Amino acid sequence: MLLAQGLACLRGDRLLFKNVEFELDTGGLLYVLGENGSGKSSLLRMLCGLMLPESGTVFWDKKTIKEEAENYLSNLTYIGHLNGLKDDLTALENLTMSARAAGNEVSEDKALAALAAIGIERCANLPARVLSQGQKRRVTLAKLWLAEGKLWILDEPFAALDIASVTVLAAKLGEHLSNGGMAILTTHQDVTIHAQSTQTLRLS
Ligand SMILES: Nc1ncnc2c1ncn2[C@@H]1O[C@H](COP(=O)(O)OP(=O)(O)OP(=O)(O)O)[C@@H](O)[C@H]1O
Repeated sequence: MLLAQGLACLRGDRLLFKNVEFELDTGGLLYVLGENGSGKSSLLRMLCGLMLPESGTVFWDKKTIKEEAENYLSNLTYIGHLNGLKDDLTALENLTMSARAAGNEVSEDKALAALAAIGIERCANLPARVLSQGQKRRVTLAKLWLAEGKLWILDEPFAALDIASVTVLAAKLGEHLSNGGMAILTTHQDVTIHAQSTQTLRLS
């Protein structure tokens, strides 16, 4: 279970948000919404332990994410709003490398199957630099098909995707949640994802 208590975020001299609280359990989906610059990405980075809150605490299974770092990180898949692909590596190499960096040694066949799941297998051997924005996003998102942990934190996962890919990703999220996973995501799009429980947190 993920619990956020009293989170506040200061960027420069601007207090972006304060008193942010929520609890997310098995099968739960949390949408973080708000206008550009309201602090959605900052909150997601905070939940991943990549940024310290001005005040407040994030708990995983009743311990702080600092105390539980190893267990927490093994359960966490974070996809930021930037794709973070290496331009000179192929789509397949990028995917296998990022899985390896997350401690998940995947075979080439498994990585190819993940690329196929999001319809990008024909780009597997192309360098990332020649891919379109939507193709790059799909290569990055393919890591969800290899992820083993419970919690997915996704910053604008649907951005740049075509309609078919939005449908595939929404279905994958629904499957993850029905298998006992949890997800937190930001989006500016209206996408239906099936979840046992859905919450919305609006930053203003
Ligand atoms: N390192 C930084 N130093 C100072 N201000 C920053 C820093 N990083 C982000 N900000 C500011 O914090 C605010 C919130 O940024 P953030 O990326 O969290 O917003 P967001 O809600 O995700 O926006 P968007 O919908 O445009 O992606 C913005 O005004 C941004 O300029």
